[in-house]
Amino acid sequence: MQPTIQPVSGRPVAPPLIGGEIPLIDVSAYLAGVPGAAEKAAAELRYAFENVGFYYLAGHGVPQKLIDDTYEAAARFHAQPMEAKLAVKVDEHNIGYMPIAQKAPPNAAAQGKKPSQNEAYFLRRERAADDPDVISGRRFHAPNKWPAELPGFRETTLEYIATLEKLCQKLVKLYALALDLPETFFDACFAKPHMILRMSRYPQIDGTDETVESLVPHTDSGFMTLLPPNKVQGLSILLPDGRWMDAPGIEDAFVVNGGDILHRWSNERFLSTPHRVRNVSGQIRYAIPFFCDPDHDTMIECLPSCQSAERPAKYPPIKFGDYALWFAAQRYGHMAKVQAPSEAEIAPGERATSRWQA
Ligand SMILES: O=C(O)CCC(=O)C(=O)O
Ligand SMILES: [Fe+2]
Repeated sequence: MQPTIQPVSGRPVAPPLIGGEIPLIDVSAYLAGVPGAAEKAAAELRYAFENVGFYYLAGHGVPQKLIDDTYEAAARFHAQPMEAKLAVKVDEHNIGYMPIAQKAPPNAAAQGKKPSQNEAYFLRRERAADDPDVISGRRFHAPNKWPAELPGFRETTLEYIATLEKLCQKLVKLYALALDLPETFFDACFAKPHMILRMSRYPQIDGTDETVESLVPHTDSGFMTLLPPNKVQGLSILLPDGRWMDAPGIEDAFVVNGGDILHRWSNERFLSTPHRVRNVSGQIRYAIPFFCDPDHDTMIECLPSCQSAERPAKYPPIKFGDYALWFAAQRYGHMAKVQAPSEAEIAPGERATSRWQA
């Protein structure tokens, strides 16, 4: 059944639903500047986030060759000897190589889950050694840790990051419209966004063992996650009615989801939906998710359009950088020892809906 969607302005619209559930939103007309296209895409986006928390993004303009090259770069990185990967081991800025975890995150462990079966390499915005933020040691503002022996790796990954950064800067205008805000509302805090490219390698897992996952059920922490089309399946999302749904690969369409910061900022109006990965495909699976977040100093304070007398703000304001540090410290073993904001500083107010994070 087609959903009824309230228009942002003009006529109601109804996006196609993949698998009967996940909206497919084509932004090509919006990116081409067609009048009315932003409002149409924003209405579809609003439907996606109020009902599912995930959508397929078509018409994004990212060249398939760049996506293919970046997948190949991920495979090349992980094909290196362990010694070369450990030479760029992940640091306290969450940059570098992270081996397969020894321990599951607390919430997943409490559900009897073993550690996620994936290794990952993280890149952030490229920064020079003389960048003032690098010199002052500002958290999450460190230089990337480049592999020594991979010609072309740096060029490809930086082009992928730059291309997705530009795309996200256009998409946030739709997010603003979808939240009944002026189109330019998020522009300043995404002028130089926090960005993470995660290059994950998932070995096969034993599909009969329910305690082992390639990536344990979790919500993403940030504002926006973009997953380019993946030839190897494995991602499932937890629908609001409690069913796990395999997210099919759609040619030319990114899978996009919101994270906990979007959920918090929107006073829980926009969903941050749990998802997981199980690689039972019979082959190694790679993923190259791109996480795009507001800049470090952005105050995440209930959006003006998401509160009312009936629906007061559920969360106290928090600076994005503090939130990101708290999250990393509780999620990642290598960050556990850094001084981070306490649970009490980040914790939602009493009105927040208790939700599950892994
Ligand atoms: O590998 C995938 O398809 C999803 C990865 C993911 O959810 C994540 O890295 O947060
Ligand atoms: Fe995720």
